[in-house]
Amino acid sequence: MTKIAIFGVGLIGGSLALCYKGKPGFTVVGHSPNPKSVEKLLKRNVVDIATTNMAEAVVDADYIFLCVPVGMLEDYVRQLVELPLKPGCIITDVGSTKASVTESSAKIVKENIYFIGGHPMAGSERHGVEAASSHLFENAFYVLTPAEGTPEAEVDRLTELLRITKAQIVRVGAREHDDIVGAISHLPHIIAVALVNQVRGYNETNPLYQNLAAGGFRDITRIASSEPMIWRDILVNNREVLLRLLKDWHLEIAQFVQLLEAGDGDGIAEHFRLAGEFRSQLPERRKGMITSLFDIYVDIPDHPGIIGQITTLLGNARINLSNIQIIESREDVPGVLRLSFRNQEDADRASALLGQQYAVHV
Ligand SMILES: NC(=O)c1ccc[n+]([C@@H]2O[C@H](COP(=O)([O-])OP(=O)(O)OC[C@H]3O[C@@H](n4cnc5c(N)ncnc54)[C@H](O)[C@@H]3O)[C@@H](O)[C@H]2O)c1
Ligand SMILES: O=C(O)C(=O)C[C@]1(C(=O)O)C=C[C@@H](O)C=C1
Repeated sequence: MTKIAIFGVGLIGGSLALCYKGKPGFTVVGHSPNPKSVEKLLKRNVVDIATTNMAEAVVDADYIFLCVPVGMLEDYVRQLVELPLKPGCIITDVGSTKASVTESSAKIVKENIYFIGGHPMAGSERHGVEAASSHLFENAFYVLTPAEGTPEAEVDRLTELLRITKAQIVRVGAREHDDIVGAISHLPHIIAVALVNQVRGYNETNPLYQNLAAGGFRDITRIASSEPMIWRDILVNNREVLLRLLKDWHLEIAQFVQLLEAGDGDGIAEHFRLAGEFRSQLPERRKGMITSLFDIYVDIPDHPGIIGQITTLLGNARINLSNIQIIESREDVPGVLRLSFRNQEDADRASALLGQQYAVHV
């Protein structure tokens, strides 16, 4: 039996738990310091065992996943290595920054215990176990940042385990990770929040701002609704990289100021052209980039016309579908359809409607 202990069973920890829970040969233990959360985990059937006791959670664990806010990771590693861990146990994390935890843990871990940093490039602005899904990591990149000297065999062992998430595992240096993810994830979160707060200020004097905010504003600001405590820790932890990136951001904005002052329409069009060209070359949409995350999954038999039937059912009930994707469809197995909606209410209504005829998972 492979035992997986998860500390912090929220969006990411809960999604990992759901990937392994119920799979033959796996036992999943969830830890929370809060007895109410432990009760909730058991009630929602996300883990096999749940406990508030750290030592109990890690007894005989082969893998420990730390899925708590970034600011707590080092402290957790310090506490864990003082406990009687199973020899060969791999401790990994899912934090959105990698340099500090990878470097500090390399110094903390004891003989025959390994730390390998990890970061699934998938998530959403939602948080908590209620938002968890066993499909979250499908097709997403999952970055591993092993410190120098980590035995290859242990990295391979963790990579094998993570294959069950259906993510694509990649190895990146921890500092390189923080530079890149700073630019493509952390900086965009700052920009989204700053933009929303700018408009929030205008809206105080004229509520039409809020009322007229349409697709463009929504598209660029979805991530401004992310969990404040999670993002406080990420931004503070990666502050050196972010301060450098924000200087570059000022330069980008300054170019627009100049173009506007000069009334340089051609220059502005050229900025849009260059950006559009680069954006169109982004790899095929992966989970972490999908903008609408109110997803449901429907098991579908492989026969012609089935997708038409489902979209007709939704259309007749006036439920707006924002994206549809066939995840798997082979002759010998039923396919899975991912349906994405712009809000939770639509996803819930679709779930109830389609659940009358098909197996629906959320
Ligand atoms: N949200 C994303 O899109 C995303 C994506 C990839 C990685 N991450 C990383 O995953 C980790 C978890 O984020 P999440 O989005 O799942 O957040 P979440 O809020 O859904 O889950 C956080 C978990 O940590 C627990 N926790 C919070 N404070 C705690 C405390 N003081 N003591 C003990 N437990 C505490 C919460 O109870 C919860 O179970 C973070 O390190 C984050 O950087 C997030
Ligand atoms: O899609 C989102 O809502 C996310 O914020 C996911 C996202 C990202 O910025 O891409 C956020 C944080 C993670 O560490 C990884 C992925």
